[in-house]
Amino acid sequence: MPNDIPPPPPVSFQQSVARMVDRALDYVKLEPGADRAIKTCNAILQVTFPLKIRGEVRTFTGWRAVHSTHRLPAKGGLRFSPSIDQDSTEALAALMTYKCAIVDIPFGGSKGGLCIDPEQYSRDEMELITRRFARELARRGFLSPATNVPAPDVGTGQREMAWILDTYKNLYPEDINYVGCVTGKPVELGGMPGRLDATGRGIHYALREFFRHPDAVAEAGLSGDLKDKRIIIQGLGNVGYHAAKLLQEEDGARIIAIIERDGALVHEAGLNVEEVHQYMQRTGGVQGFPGVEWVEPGTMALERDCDILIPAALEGVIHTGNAERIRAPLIIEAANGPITFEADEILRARGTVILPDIYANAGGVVVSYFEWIRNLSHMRFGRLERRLDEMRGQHIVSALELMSGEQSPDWLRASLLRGADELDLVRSGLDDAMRVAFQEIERMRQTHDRAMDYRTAAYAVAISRISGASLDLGAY
Ligand SMILES: NC(=O)C1=CN([C@@H]2O[C@H](COP(=O)(O)OP(=O)(O)OC[C@H]3O[C@@H](n4cnc5c(N)ncnc54)[C@H](OP(=O)(O)O)[C@@H]3O)[C@@H](O)[C@H]2O)C=CC1
Ligand SMILES: O=C(O)CCC(=O)C(=O)O
Repeated sequence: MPNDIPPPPPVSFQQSVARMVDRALDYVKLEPGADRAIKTCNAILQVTFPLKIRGEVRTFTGWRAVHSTHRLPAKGGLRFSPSIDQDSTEALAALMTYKCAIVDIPFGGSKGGLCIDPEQYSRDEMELITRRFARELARRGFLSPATNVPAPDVGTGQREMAWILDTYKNLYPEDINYVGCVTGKPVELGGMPGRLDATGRGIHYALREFFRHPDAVAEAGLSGDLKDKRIIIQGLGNVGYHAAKLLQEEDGARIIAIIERDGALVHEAGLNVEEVHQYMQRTGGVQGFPGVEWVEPGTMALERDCDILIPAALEGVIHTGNAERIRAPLIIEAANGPITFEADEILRARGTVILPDIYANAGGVVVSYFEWIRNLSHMRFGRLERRLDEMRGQHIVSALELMSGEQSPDWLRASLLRGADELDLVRSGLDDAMRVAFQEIERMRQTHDRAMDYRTAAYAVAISRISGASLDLGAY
């Protein structure tokens, strides 16, 4: 079988997630039947609506799945893609439930999808379609700051979130919190500085935390830190681009291959992520990027030798057809569901260390949480205390200089005199969420003599929290 064609999945995406949860259920004590309550999707809305486009009536189908409501609002992205269907929407909603629990943010899990290829439509047509989809969701209670809050995912971004926000505002102008009906919107419309790169940055912070644990690093057969680690990344979109750029520019990692839809660029000395990204913006793909090796089909590059593999595009890219040939000792799942359940079993048996999606790509929803809180409080973070902090810093500098009789070094003075701005606070909160979550997953592994893989441990942490919250609520 050629490398680029995955075999038909023996289990669906949703079943794949459910089986991963089942593995963790062996380690968590629940009352009878609670496992089914946790795993089952609470509600799924399907809408089909007609629109006249270029003189022709076209119908569009979309879904919004609410996997859990033990916390509200239910939270999760909105995907515009020709390959989205009900099964994958439900699977992605389930991942959101576990993800929010792992990073300890008070949301249920949801996800939405519209079956459409955005490339086939003009900007104005996309606006018409997005606004209509938003109306369908809002009218049925699947869009509101209190109950269900979408965010960007594949095929959507700040632009779509702005249209959805405006549609909701026009429908419900009396809702004083209308700005919080979506996250990931433009900063000028109440979005959060730092949300755009949050998921990629979260991947970066997760890897940094992993490399602070020498036992974990040794388990993967690696040593040292991120400097000069050889990384292969698939998908240079919102998540992949920021993750790769930060790893390269801030930690000196070497991005030795970038896999995109049209093929892969390979360069052992390291690709310049920013140059490749700019080339993609100009040409729509990576083919023809000068001075490096070209591999087609690109998926073959997933199997090359490297230290860290980062699938950051789509689900199911590592499957039974290629899992045996994956050579990376460490995989961090930036995409949702990039490894099927069967492939995960194969990789686990071979000792590959996998940092799972439900932990690794949680940075996006963490910063979405900050954005939602900011919207409900109607005030930017740090607005009240920033100048006070600066004044305190000035007093500390003056006191130090008075006591020592010397002038403080410029770097110390600059750092003490600068009150944290909103971006500093967001990054600090994101870093903390990724560090604490990793430590809790590690703790769960420790309690089982580290015999548990990271995915199972992450699910075990999540399930314990969800069942605890449901019991406290008297939900069953
Ligand atoms: N955005 C977010 O905040 C979050 C996203 N995620 C997950 O991360 C993943 C990526 O999302 P995001 O970055 O937002 O999406 P984008 O659409 O911005 O990026 C996806 C990238 O992958 C490329 N791609 C698509 N198909 C393939 C393929 N078959 N082979 C190689 N590359 C491919 C796309 O190319 P092209 O443009 O040509 O289609 C694009 O460059 C998804 O699984 C998403 O659910 C998870 C958490 C949060
Ligand atoms: O930011 C959010 O609310 C959701 C992000 C998302 O869709 C995801 O983590 O998969």
